[in-house]
Amino acid sequence: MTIKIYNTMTRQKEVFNPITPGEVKMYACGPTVYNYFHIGNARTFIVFDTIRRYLEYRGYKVKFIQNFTDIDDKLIRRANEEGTTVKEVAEKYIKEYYKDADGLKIKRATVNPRATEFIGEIIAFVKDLVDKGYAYVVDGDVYFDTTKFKEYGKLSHQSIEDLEAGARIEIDERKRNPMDFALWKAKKEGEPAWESPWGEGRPGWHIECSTMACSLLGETIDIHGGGADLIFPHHENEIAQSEARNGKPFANYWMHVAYLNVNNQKMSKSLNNFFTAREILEKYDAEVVRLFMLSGHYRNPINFSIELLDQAKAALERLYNAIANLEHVIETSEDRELTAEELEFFNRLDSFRERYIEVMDDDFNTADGISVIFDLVREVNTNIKEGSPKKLAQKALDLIRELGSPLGILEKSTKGSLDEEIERLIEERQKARKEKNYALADKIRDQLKEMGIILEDTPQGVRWKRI
Ligand SMILES: Nc1ncnc2c1ncn2[C@@H]1O[C@H](COP(=O)(O)OP(=O)(O)OP(=O)(O)O)[C@@H](O)[C@H]1O
Ligand SMILES: [Zn+2]
Repeated sequence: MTIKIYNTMTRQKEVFNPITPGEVKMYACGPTVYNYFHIGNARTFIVFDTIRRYLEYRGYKVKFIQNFTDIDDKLIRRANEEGTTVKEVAEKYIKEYYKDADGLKIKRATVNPRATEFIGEIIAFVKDLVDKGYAYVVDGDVYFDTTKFKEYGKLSHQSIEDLEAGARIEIDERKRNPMDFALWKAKKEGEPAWESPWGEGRPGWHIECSTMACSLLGETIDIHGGGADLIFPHHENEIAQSEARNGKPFANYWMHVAYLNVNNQKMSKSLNNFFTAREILEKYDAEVVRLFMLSGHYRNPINFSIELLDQAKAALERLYNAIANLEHVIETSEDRELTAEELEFFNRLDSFRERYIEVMDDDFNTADGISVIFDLVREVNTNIKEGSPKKLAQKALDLIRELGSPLGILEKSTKGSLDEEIERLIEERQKARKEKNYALADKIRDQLKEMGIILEDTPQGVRWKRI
């Protein structure tokens, strides 16, 4: 069985063959650190985290790089607005990035390089392009000449003529061709700048990623990705620069995550239609957010709504109830021989893993992977009860947790959060009773019952237990 990846470059699913057997070199474009990230950005980060986790689950050693863009126009504007430096803005939002990413259970990348740590390498890269005739210098700016790279447009499947025709006519006399882009920008008043052969200046955005990917992973990498908005021009430009300089393919598989939308529009800072990851994490557990994000295939857009998050919350609770029930069986049952029927289910459990791997191997279809987990849980609920043998319950429990882990879900102990939720509902019910709101009190009792919890009113107060 092999993993297949949809490659934006060829527009088809291809068998995944890493350059070095057993190892994956993967680069995803990270955040521009001038603000808290929103849950649109979070979708892309969570998807690449899941791909990385799944590749590890399938036995690969993954070197995963996600950069920080810590110098660009937005950071400069922000620093000016706040009366601080670009460096301070970047420091602050990198720290905040880690808080939120950790909060979303996004595993730390192997390296999170910052563009400003690679200025020397970037200058060398640009210099090579100038020396090879792919770039030209105009008054301290350096531009990439897109007409020199014959395959320009191959990722976004557009010819350079189409691109030029479609480009907004911004007359820029400094550029030889409309699609040319800046590799190095001459210093403007009040901007941070570094010494270079072309005078003081700073790097363009695209060259930063090419340089960091190439320096940390090599001239050809396995997987390069980001959100779908990066296909053009960012990744197209990264390819042009890297392949012009190195004369070999830059990345073998290009992966792009579809947008998280709000009312069918891309969630973005500029449209001001966003929720920060932080706001959402105040109300929802990381695993709820991940289950919501991964319930659709990463190449399909998803629409964000609070209702859908609530549905994900209820769905996750169902899974944790099954886990709690299994833990209860393990605690209370004896390790007896399995009946013929139990043995059949014990053996059949492995088929859920096989099915899960089959769907996840097919371009990381997390939507189907999650369905497999729900199918498994449904069968576990009917086949394993109080008194079922310990061995059977343990195998089912281990499997549920195992299949959750590449998705970054079902990793919590049931002792903590679920109990807290129950305690909270019980308190709410007590309050309702005190206020003689018996209808509400009964409703909460029923809700708890649905969660598999029954209440006993004792002289010492309310006690609860799992059914
Ligand atoms: N709505 C979205 N859905 C999915 N991915 C997104 C969305 N918006 C941005 N991304 C991705 O998030 C990652 C971080 O990008 P970056 O920090 O540059 O955000 P951005 O593009 O500036 O966001 P915005 O569009 O809100 O200004 C990129 O891979 C980008 O493609
Ligand atoms: Zn990038």
